[in-house]
Amino acid sequence: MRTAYRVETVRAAESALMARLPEGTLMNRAAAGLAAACAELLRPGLGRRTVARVVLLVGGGDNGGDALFAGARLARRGIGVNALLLAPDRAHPAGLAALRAAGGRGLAVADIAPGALTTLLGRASMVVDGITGIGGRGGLRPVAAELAERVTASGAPVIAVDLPSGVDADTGEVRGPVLPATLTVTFGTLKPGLLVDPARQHAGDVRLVDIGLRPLLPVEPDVAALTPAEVAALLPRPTGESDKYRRGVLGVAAGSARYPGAAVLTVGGALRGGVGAVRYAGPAHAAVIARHPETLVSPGTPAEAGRVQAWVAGPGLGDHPEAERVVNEVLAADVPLLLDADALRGLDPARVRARSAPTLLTPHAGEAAALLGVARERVESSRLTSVRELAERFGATVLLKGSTTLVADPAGPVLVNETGTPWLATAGSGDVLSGLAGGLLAAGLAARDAGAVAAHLHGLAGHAAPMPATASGVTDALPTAWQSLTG
Ligand SMILES: NC(=O)C1=CN([C@@H]2O[C@H](COP(=O)(O)OP(=O)(O)OC[C@H]3O[C@@H](n4cnc5c(N)ncnc54)[C@H](O)[C@@H]3O)[C@@H](O)[C@H]2O)[C@@H](O)CC1
Ligand SMILES: Nc1ncnc2c1ncn2[C@@H]1O[C@H](COP(=O)(O)OP(=O)(O)O)[C@@H](O)[C@H]1O
Ligand SMILES: [K+]
Repeated sequence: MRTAYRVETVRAAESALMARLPEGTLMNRAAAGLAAACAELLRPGLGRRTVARVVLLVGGGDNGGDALFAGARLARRGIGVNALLLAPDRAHPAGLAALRAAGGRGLAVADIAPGALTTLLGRASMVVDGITGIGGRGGLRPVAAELAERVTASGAPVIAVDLPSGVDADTGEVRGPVLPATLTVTFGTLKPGLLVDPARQHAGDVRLVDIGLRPLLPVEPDVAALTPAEVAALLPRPTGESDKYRRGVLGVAAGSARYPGAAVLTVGGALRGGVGAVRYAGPAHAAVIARHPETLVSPGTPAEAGRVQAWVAGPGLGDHPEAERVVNEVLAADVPLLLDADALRGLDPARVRARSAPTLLTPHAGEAAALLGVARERVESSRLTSVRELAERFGATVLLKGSTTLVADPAGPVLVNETGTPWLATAGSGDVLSGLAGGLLAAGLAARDAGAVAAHLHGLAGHAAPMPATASGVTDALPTAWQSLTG
């Protein structure tokens, strides 16, 4: 797992580690990793014999200290380093002394004429952003924000120290101006904001520098991403003793006369989720059987459909004459249940909490907003907080779709999917995801694993599908995605 820890936990681990080591060791390790990453990026420029010039943006905390010590290392290699000090009286004294001793310059931003600043930034091979790290609160303050804007306008590549300045490390929220980076060099552990949008979008590539923190961090992270190997290990595989019933049967209650396609797409995803069989119950049975002849179809409601190991309900229920009954029946079923789309409308938390079997809800931001009674923008700007709130409120596993797909249980780490692509934002692709996750539930995966594995495969299929991707194209690419994991 790629793991991320919140600031409070990082600080506690750092204090414990610092107590065992000579003063300055951690910052020295951080600066060494940062300088190495910068030098690597500068190398192609040096090869063309252009003069490498680095500008450091230095805030009043230890994030600025990291930048100054890294700058000193670069200056010792003959690189021209200018540090722009946002708070000269609070700039890390030892860091500034080291930079100056190595031949670099420290300049108070307030003392630089606008024209000189433009020249400095215009000539920079790269800008190192040490304004704020885990100590940053809210969006950048005015002076820092103005500087950040000028840096962005200069077009110089920005290397963020620990985090892009202005993002919230714990939640991935961005509440004001921020300085977007080409590369973020982070120390000791990832922070949630480096994995979750909108902050993640500002981080560029992320490189983790080991400063010896890992053994001091708790076993359970706050946010984590499954690795491809972990996803592969969770994929259901038939054995010699398997038959279609033992592999799991998924029931699908989706689609309507108005939206038969949703049924076809949900079943399509389900058939690629490693189940033995899919039972479809509903008015779109003719469309389903025409497209997926391997499906066991019936025109009635879930209670009339026969035994299954899990249900998926909701996509395209639309004008289904018995939509309410369908949702009531699957809620009452004593098997794992995935609710999506129309089944989420007006869903009563108490009814979900009362279920004895696991429930997986898969809202997009709009559906999540309706369930929480907030604006859609609030969900999109605070995805991590929103998904945790929903999981808590419903006592269920929640997969929040969108630019970063998150899977949360009422307690424990939130899983982030890293394979997504905006090409998945196409009509019906969520139906495919529901079917796929439902198939994995029926095959016996826990709700959290089913959600995370489905999102991972769905993202890979989104990349593998012919461009521009369609929901059917994503469905057809799922076996390729599956095989890319299993070899
Ligand atoms: N504690 C440790 O052991 C280590 C810390 N390290 C570095 O130290 C950083 C944390 O240092 P600090 O706790 O000093 O905090 P930061 O340096 O991240 O931020 C605090 C500074 O930023 C200013 N600031 C806060 N919010 C701002 C905003 N919205 N706009 C403009 N300025 C703002 C504050 O006034 C203060 O000067 C880490 O992110 C990492 O870069 C590393 O050296 C590794 C070791
Ligand atoms: N910007 C984005 N980046 C990555 N994935 C996205 C983005 N926007 C949407 N998606 C994904 O596309 C799918 C769309 O699902 P959904 O909103 O339910 O659409 P539909 O109801 O048409 O099927 C989800 O898997 C979601 O995570
Ligand atoms: K920073």
